Amino acid sequence: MIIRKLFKFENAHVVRRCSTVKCRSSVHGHSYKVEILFESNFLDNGQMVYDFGLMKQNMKDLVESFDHAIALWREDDAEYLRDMKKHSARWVELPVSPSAEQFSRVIFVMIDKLLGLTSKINGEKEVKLHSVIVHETDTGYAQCFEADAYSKEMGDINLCEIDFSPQVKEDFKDRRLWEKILNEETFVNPDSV
Ligand SMILES: Nc1nc2c(c(=O)[nH]1)N=C([C@H](O)[C@H](O)COP(=O)(O)OP(=O)(O)OP(=O)(O)O)CN2
Repeated sequence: MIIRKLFKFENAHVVRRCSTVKCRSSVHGHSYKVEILFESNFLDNGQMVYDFGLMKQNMKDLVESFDHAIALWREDDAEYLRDMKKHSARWVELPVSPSAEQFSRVIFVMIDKLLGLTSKINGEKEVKLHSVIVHETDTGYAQCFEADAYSKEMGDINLCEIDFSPQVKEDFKDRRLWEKILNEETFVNPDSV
């Protein structure tokens, strides 16, 4: 069975080297919709694959790290990177360019890591991240599956190369969230949310 939770965020970016002139040459924003799909052949004690409420804790914070922020590609022009960081408290620097495709891969790798580090305490079994869909506009989306997320051809996504601004990290409910993920610390799901 597959279940799906929808998240939303507002983000600004520029996608260098793409064919669409407006997209590659001007900073612009999108109201992103992100669908996270999970699968399992089992149900937990509440007869659910994975309680939607559990997804609104650290998982939601990770996706919303991009909210009201600018997404930067670390290989962009150094002066642009410096200026954007100077004038925006919330930014996220990525090892890949912030196209819908790469956003879906980045979010897949982040959520997959968090899910793997999380002890599930309500009988959840073999819950697997199925895919991540990133809607950049009403008419265009990218869907990332496991093979895409870890594809060498599409560029490695190494979590330690994702840099969140101090403000983004301060806005996490758990200010050490990203540090804990990078250190591979264990998260235990709350028994009630
Ligand atoms: N495969 C992709 N193509 C494009 C991406 C992308 O991430 N992946 N991104 C863009 C731009 O960010 C652009 O702002 C969105 O382009 P587009 O879908 O053309 O947006 P419109 O709102 O103009 O779409 P309409 O369907 O015409 O309303 C470009 N391409």
